[in-house]
Amino acid sequence: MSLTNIAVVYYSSTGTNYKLAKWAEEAAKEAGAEVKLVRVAETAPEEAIAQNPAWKQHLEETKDVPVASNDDLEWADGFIFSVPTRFGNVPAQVKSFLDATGGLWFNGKLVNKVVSAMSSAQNPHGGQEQTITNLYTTMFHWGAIVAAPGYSDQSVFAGGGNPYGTSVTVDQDGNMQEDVEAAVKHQAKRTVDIASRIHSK
Ligand SMILES: Cc1cc2nc3c(=O)[nH]c(=O)nc-3n(C[C@H](O)[C@H](O)[C@H](O)COP(=O)(O)O)c2cc1C
Repeated sequence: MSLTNIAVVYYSSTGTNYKLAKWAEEAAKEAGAEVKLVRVAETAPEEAIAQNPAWKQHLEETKDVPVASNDDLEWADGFIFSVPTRFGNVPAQVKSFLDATGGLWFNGKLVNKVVSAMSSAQNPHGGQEQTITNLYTTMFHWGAIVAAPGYSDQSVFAGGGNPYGTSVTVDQDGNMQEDVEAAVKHQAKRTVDIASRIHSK
């Protein structure tokens, strides 16, 4: 019997979603999955990145993380996405990545993939839920099966109670305002569990 394949796909300018993705990677491995952690390619102009030292530093620190590709999506039985809020929506970098999945979609390669998503924003009501549901809208079009956490574990309540997917508030210095580690790990394990039931090998 082969393992369930999970792609943890994240975009992060300043490290928050990288950290969420690393927790998800750890938990998915603990749950027995074969896990690939991949980052969505940075497409912002160098001048823009250079104006924000935290952004520049994070990009430099994570340059060795493999860049996400359609092959990763095809390989995976389930995906865990983690993306920051940009005005209540996914970052342009992530939208570009999603818009490049047309070929996979056309060939039915994303049907029945199990997916869940996480997010962050600077304000507690700054758009995290909207960002996650906007991401899910694309995944509904793929024919993916959204495995939102709901209130399936106490850690969801403790992490702020977002049933759509774990989300966190982060201040300007990059400090997370809620303790969401357990919620992230629960969400990742639940995604592995559901993916393994649907894609039993
Ligand atoms: C262009 C832009 C738009 C943003 N829009 C919002 C917003 O609408 N609400 C909010 O609370 N935070 C907003 N933020 C803050 C980001 O969500 C926050 O920096 C991000 O969650 C940090 O994640 P990261 O460290 O993984 O990059 C915005 C940031 C940028 C750069």
